[in-house]
Amino acid sequence: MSPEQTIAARLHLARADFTLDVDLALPGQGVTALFGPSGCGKTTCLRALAGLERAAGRVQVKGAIWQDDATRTWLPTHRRQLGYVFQEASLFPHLTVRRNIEYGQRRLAAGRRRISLDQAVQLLGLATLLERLPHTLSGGERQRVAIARALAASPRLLLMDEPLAALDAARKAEVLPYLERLQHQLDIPVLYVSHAIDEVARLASHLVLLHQGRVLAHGPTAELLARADLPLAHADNAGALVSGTVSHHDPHEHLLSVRLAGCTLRLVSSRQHAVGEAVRLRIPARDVSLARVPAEGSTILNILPVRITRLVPDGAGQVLVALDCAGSALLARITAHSCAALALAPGQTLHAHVKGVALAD
Ligand SMILES: Nc1ncnc2c1ncn2[C@@H]1O[C@H](COP(=O)(O)OP(=O)(O)OP(=O)(O)O)[C@@H](O)[C@H]1O
Repeated sequence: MSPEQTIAARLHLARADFTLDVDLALPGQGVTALFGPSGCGKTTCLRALAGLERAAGRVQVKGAIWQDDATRTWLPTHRRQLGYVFQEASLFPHLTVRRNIEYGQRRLAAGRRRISLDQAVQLLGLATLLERLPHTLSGGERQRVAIARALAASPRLLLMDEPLAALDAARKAEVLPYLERLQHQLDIPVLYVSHAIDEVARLASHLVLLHQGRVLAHGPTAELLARADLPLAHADNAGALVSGTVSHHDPHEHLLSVRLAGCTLRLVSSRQHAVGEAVRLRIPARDVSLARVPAEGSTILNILPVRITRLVPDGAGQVLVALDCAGSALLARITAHSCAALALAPGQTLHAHVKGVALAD
């Protein structure tokens, strides 16, 4: 891909007990998640990209050079065309929603305005809230205003640092669809810091895993989620993300059939679905068990032929099994006892009994 379409950032920043040393080549569209344990440098990385921390290196965002040691280029934050959304909305308390959003446009020359105020308002569903003051809004509404304000500045890159972390589950569920809409309706790449793997699976097409200030792995989200050798797969709620198309929907039984590369999965969904619709599914590792012969007379809806690709110990008494199901990568978490009893080994073909499947979108 040409530099016009990508984001490239080489950043080096040394503190007394922490060093950020990353070389990122990210897609210039969609959501890329920065993921990793507390203290691994996610916020520092965002702040360095924004010019809020002085890191050495080079940052180029879709053709614009924001800093480059080789040419002694350094743009201060206000000259980097970016939007920054924090965990807390930090709106101006004395300004209405409308004035808060307008504030985002204040330094932008009319010629560089690619997102109108109306567009930002409509995208975040704020039309009925424009004359309200921030203290009258719910946490989710405040965060939607903060995102609209960031978008109103027509950024080349949107940086989001745990934008949902301060919200409860219900508020999170309210804001997530707006974040999904942004990436489908705007051509603005988003770099998204999150602790929540389900959020990452839902929003991000690309994933960068950080560990102690360095990139441990990066690539398409589905690929990284299913890699048994990475820490993601060992989290409690680890699971695979698979893409498929709706092949059948029975609205009476609320049963949805989704065709993957070489198999079909069935799951309960109360939503409306059209045949041919593209969907993504999350299959938690703990909801997959393995058997030599397919179970009969079982309540399990999904029994899939799989091949073991890798076995990795997963804490005391457990094993994580990476599986290939005709091109789709799955994970199963089983006991070390069962693994030994079945003498499991890479290359073996088995039947995966999949208990839990959920729509990821
Ligand atoms: N202003 C600062 N001065 C000195 N050290 C800092 C400063 N900000 C962060 N650090 C340290 O730098 C390291 C990386 O911090 P950073 O906030 O980037 O991590 P993070 O991955 O975003 O963590 P979290 O998920 O907990 O927010 C940590 O060791 C942190 O203590």
